[in-house]
Amino acid sequence: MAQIKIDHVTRKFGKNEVLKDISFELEPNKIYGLLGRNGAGKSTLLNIMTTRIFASSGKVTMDQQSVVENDDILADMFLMSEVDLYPERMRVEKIFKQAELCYGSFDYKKAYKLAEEFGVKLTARFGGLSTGYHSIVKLIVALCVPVNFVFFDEPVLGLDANHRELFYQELLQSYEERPRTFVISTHLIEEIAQIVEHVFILDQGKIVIDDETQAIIDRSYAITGPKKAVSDYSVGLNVIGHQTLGGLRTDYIYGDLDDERVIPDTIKIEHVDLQKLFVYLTEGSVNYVKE
Ligand SMILES: Nc1ncnc2c1ncn2[C@@H]1O[C@H](COP(=O)(O)OP(=O)(O)OP(=O)(O)O)[C@@H](O)[C@H]1O
Repeated sequence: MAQIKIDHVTRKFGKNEVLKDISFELEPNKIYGLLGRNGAGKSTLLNIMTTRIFASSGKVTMDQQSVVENDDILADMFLMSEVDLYPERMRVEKIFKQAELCYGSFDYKKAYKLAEEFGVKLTARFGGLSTGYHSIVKLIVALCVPVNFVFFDEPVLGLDANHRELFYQELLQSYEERPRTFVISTHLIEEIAQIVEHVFILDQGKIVIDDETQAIIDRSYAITGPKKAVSDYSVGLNVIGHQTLGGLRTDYIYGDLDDERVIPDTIKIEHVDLQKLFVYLTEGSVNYVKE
């Protein structure tokens, strides 16, 4: 089973070093979440993995072979991105046909079923569809091409809540029917938290988290109680943020607690959800667009 390796990838745009020596691996048949604030470099990373652009240094390989100029490998990957690559006048059914020509086969049965469920007319011209429907057509193609690695860059852009829900259901069903690797880059963390098995958090050009979703939640804590008691308890722990409300304080911790430490009765310890952890971990790291 194929595995993708991102090996010390750096990417600069002029003097702006967007990705800084990034390394991680994608295993077969797993659903990944790729999270990061605006401008963190998620699209850049996905574009490098699928050779739409190239790394300044480092490499991406599939089973030890570089992805660059390797048609066999590229035929096994699909990137659904915000960019609309289809001509305005192209009809939806022609888009499906084109995907079949590019990838050698296409799951028409599933595509027609999805088109019906989402309410897409096969004869509609791409340019005549709304923003949400542009995303839907691209999602249908992504789920119906015969590849083992599907990358979604902001897959639910413009989709209403019902259509987002339907997409998540269909993604999981498609995964059950034919397990493969999905990487979902999104800002809607709460919505994908239940779907992704493994999470990468990209911050300031580095991967700051690369772990199984459950393991991340297991290591994320909110310690709440009277200010002094909380501050005393948290000394030496990895506090990634805090909140105060009147005399109460909450410290957010990412990492192991000290089992030896006595927990005062006045303190409550709970796990934190992925979104909250993300907010605190990446707080203050806005990536300004460089002139
Ligand atoms: N072609 C380019 N030329 C110059 N700078 C670029 C180019 N593409 C991306 N960048 C810069 O690289 C940084 C990362 O952009 P990227 O689109 O990868 O971020 P992102 O995490 O996908 O952001 P968002 O969540 O806002 O879509 C930004 O500072 C952006 O301005």
